[in-house]
Amino acid sequence: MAERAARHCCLGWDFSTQQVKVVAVDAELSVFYEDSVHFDRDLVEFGTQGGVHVHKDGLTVTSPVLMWVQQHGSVYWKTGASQVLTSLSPDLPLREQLQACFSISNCPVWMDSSTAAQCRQLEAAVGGAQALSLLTGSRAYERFTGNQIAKIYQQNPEAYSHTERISLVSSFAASLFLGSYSPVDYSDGSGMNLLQIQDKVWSQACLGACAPRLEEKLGRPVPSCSIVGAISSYFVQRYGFPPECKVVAFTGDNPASLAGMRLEEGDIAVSLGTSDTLFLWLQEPTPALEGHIFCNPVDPQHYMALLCFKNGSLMREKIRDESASGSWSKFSKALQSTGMGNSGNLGFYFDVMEITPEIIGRHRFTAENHEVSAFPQDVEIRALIEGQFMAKKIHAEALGYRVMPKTKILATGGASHNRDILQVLADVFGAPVYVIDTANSACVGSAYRAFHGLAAGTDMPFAEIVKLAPNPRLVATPTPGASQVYEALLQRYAMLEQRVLSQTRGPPE
Ligand SMILES: Nc1ncnc2c1ncn2[C@@H]1O[C@H](COP(=O)(O)OP(=O)(O)O)[C@@H](O)[C@H]1O
Ligand SMILES: O=C(CO)[C@@H](O)[C@H](O)COP(=O)(O)O
Repeated sequence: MAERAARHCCLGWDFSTQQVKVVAVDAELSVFYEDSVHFDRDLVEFGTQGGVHVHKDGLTVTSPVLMWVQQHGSVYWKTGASQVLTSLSPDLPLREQLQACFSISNCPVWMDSSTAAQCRQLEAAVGGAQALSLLTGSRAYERFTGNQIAKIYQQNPEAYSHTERISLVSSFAASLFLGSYSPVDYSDGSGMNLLQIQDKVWSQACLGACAPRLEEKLGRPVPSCSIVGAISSYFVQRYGFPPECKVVAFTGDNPASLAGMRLEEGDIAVSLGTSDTLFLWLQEPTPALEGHIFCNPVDPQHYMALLCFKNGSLMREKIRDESASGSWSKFSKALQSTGMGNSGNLGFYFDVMEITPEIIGRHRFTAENHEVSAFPQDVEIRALIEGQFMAKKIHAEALGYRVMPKTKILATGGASHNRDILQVLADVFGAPVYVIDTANSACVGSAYRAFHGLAAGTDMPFAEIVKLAPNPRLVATPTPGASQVYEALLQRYAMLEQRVLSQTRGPPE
């Protein structure tokens, strides 16, 4: 116990959709402790499913602020909350003391798609979608915080006017550890449609289009490796944190995963968590109408590209329950018993409105491109997984990404435990798939970033900080013949995606 107490370490936290996770990493970069609190299972009193509440309109998705949630969520601190935060009593739990501190108790999270009107208003205010993308790295996205704030301001102006501070989930969590408001970091701040990603300042045009007096409620953004302060006396007295412990700015889960996986140029990271996300390291920003460009969390001169797919693990779980009696091992057997290319059968599975592309519903096609309403169970499972990965390859290529001979795919997130799923990933992309020792790359990356933040004054590059970290492990290589099978199938998938998209949107006006 005494030895554990003396161990110099950094904690990495991941406030994700379904749970809060933590890892402790020592000075040799070994992970020596992991834990989590699962919202549905461990905090049943909040009544969440998959960590969230989906409202009747099917578009609004929130989480109780007192439980807590996920990045691109936003927290609305009520006037006077700062006072409470700085004078917390170590004898009482946070939940009890903070319950009156929020002007909004059910906060929009990243799955929310209810702000289409605010998105159109923001794009119009800055000269269109492309102009907004050039400025902030993304066209207007429903889940991004600027649009969420605009909706709160329009629908609940009283709550907005009683808000003294708006945090992202990342800066909110850091604020709890600090005992005062933490600034937003550049990288998570890039997911708001409010930050000018090249100049790293709030865009006055975007702030003005979303809500009045917003700049003062957001505070100034800071570099991701900034030390934002010392741990609050609440955590020292109640939980025994050493008083000299520092808090490094918190960031989003994907920027943190980029750090955790030590991504190199040319590699692609695939996170298979609640959401499926792809991300790449970029030297130069190349904003487009699809996907996002974020400030890089470990190198202030560089950027990262990100694509987010909403129908990830929860969709896989549904098909597992319907077609594999709720068992991942039966799900895997179905992948093993069906061949690459699924005899030409191909499917789209979007039970909730997808982000990339904006499609909802299930659509299944035979080898002759006839739409059918069902597939046999094994075919259904392969169609889901092949479809999910084909979509990722097609949309990554639309962002300019190309698989090269030295490309590594780095997989993380809950579904990266499943080798059969990763085999399909290797086959569809035609590249080897690697994993790091823990699927919790966002947590590990947060701890690595903390070491980087502590050394930041020394100008030490991130790569130098993490050079002792274990190398990723090879788990799947492409099956011979895979590229021939998927070359043709990818073209059909792209063509059918366009067909489904035009059916969903209706004919052009
Ligand atoms: N063996 C498995 N095969 C496929 N998916 C899995 C497996 N084990 C866990 N998962 C998926 O991992 C998901 C959780 O991933 P995780 O990265 O922990 O999510 P988050 O960080 O968003 O809370 C679960 O919803 C589950 O569907
Ligand atoms: O919205 C995004 C990325 O833009 C998602 O990546 C969310 O951040 C969800 O993360 P997980 O809970 O799936 O880790």
